[in-house]
Amino acid sequence: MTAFEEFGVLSTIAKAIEELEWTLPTDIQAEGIPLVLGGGDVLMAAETGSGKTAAFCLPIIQIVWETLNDIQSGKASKSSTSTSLPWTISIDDRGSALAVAPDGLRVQSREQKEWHGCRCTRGVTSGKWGFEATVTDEGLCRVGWSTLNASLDLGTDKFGWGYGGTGKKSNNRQFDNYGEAFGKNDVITCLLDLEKGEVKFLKNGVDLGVAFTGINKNQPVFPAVVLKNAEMAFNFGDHPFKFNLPDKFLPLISARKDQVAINTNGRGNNGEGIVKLANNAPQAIIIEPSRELAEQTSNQIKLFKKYLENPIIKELLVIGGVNVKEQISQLQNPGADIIVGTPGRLEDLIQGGYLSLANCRFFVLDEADGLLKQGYSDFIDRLHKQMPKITADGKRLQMIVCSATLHAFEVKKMAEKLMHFPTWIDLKGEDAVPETVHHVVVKVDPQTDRSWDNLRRHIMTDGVHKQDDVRPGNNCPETLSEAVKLLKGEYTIRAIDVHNMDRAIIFCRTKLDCDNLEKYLKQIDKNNYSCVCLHGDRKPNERKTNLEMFKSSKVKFLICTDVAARGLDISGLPFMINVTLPDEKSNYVHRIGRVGRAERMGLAISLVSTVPEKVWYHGEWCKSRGRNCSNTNLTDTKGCCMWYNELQYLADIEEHLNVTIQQIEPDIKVPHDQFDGKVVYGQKRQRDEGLAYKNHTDQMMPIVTDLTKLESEAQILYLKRHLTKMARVA
Ligand SMILES: Nc1ncnc2c1ncn2[C@@H]1O[C@H](COP(=O)(O)OP(=O)(O)OP(=O)(O)O)[C@@H](O)[C@H]1O
Repeated sequence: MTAFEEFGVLSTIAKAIEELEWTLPTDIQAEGIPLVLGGGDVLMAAETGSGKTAAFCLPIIQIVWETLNDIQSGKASKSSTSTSLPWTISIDDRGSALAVAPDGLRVQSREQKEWHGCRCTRGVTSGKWGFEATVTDEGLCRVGWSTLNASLDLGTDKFGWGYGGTGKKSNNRQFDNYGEAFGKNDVITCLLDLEKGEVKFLKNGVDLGVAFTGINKNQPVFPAVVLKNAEMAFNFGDHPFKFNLPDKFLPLISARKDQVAINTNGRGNNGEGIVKLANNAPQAIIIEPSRELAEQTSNQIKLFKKYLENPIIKELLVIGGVNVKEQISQLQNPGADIIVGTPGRLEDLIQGGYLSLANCRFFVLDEADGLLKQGYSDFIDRLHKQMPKITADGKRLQMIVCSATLHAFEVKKMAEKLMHFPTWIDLKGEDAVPETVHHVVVKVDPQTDRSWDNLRRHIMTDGVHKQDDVRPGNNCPETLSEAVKLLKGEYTIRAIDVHNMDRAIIFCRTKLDCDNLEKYLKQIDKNNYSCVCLHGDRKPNERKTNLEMFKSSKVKFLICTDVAARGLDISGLPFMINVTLPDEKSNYVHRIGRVGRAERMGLAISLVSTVPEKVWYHGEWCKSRGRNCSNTNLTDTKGCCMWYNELQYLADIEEHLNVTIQQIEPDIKVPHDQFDGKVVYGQKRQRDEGLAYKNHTDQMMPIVTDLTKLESEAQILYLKRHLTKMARVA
């Protein structure tokens, strides 16, 4: 048995994991996998590169496969416990989009266009009976009684008698005013008098009068309900009623055997015997903040499901920049069980009616804080609303949320609103940087380092100072700001040279900065500094090719904006450079987390200007959104520039992480810390075991001596007391 199997993972999935040479689950996987398999909502907070993707993908793949397997083998229709309960909603006699809770006493339909109904497992043949139905969510519902040959759309034929939330009663398609409207939290008591052949209703205990007469006494009558995007809970008498039944009426649960009829309808819809899932209604939706990350997660799923056959799991990548028609046709045929996507394209497909959330039982927000900060909160709410909280086979919707920087107010607020008794797996209790990431800062001070005065060749800058009088000798803030830009170009080259970097990811603040750095590196030496760019202005195909070129070491450097800050997993990447610190502190954690993954060591160097730097900031007022913009006024006068105070951002990051980041000199040499042992960036840490052991024994020696002394004192004390006692007894 592999270590993963011990955590409940199927052997067929474990086999695929073994091929990846993962011998043990990481901490987050060891805690997360059993929780998701157990049906819980989970918030996973763990460092970058700690294996969160597998922590949610593995259990989801497993449950999705098991569900498909149950459906294929016909178990899905038999498995619910509800048939064994005497008075519950029947899982066999219901519409395809109608979900029944495992206790059989709550139903839900998230279908917005059609009505979906159901009936109780039992009915009555004589007597005066009542049950209560409570509206537990917004939406449309009609509740009442029907015989077994009535349509599940209650009240649309002569065999069903319903009372609807709009204040109408209906039978045989005739909708007449009755009582008053009802909605969320209202309790409707449904009464059937088979002696008089009458049906009537109470709303919150108030008698609304007889609704129907002439009920045929020759056929058993069953509690029934029909819903449109709504939810109702039932009490057939298992619990005390909220409102007393009128005189002589009894709870259904107390009906004698000879008064009860069994609901024989069903074995599913359309006589199929099982609830078959629609092609375009996946069981899992995984949302990622970028196309690259969505593709990466989708590829991981492909690897993990490799040996799962009969039935096979169909996963689909839904991202922008790819032909939408292809995605629509895939959704129609062969369909998708797990969808990994980015918000924009997911929304398009859902709104267009191509993608249905009616069977979704896993809702995953990877990099959740990033999604929320990007403004997708309403989108997440909308999707959550459309997902059934209980699926057609009676399973509860599970929500999984993860990030290396989950300690954000927005996340807590969302969890409170959408998640059900969520479990936090919080390995550090705060946002943290993995021990494998050696992160340092280099101050870029144009006042002490005057090398920018007379650079023979230099990086093209972003043009914010085009209108300013910037020149050596004029030490105004604008000149120093321009000097910082020039120096950062030089320091980047120096960092590469000093550390012989042949693979690094380089983060710039803007797309323009990325383009300028790419040109500069190529201009110096396009072989030694071979590089590509990844940012929002590059075409989807180019982004994809560039990332692949970098991953496969065809180029040495990937220059990117924060679009690549989160989640990208480039195996054994040894170095990263922050040309400018991000203003969003969580992005610092994500950016530097591109190195030091999966226990390999990584070096992250951040260049930090000691003086304010004027930079572009194109707000919503900028018509061109930055393209060829030349408005170098400051934002407070509706301009597109601002002063960037990196020292302040550095202080914010340090405060957030509760650390002081090591500072190195402008020569960018990184001193070796004797306790680090031998570090080769990009490789697993090789500790100098001999030295580490000697240090450890030296440290422990005085403590061990003290403990030995204390123990012998305690023993002497005990013996003295014991002997004194013995002497007294003698
Ligand atoms: N159990 C394991 N054993 C060995 N390697 C693993 C294991 N789990 C994951 N990995 C590897 O660790 C790397 C990081 O995993 P993953 O991308 O899931 O990290 P993450 O926690 O999602 O990071 P981030 O917060 O940056 O998104 C990947 O290369 C993955 O293949």
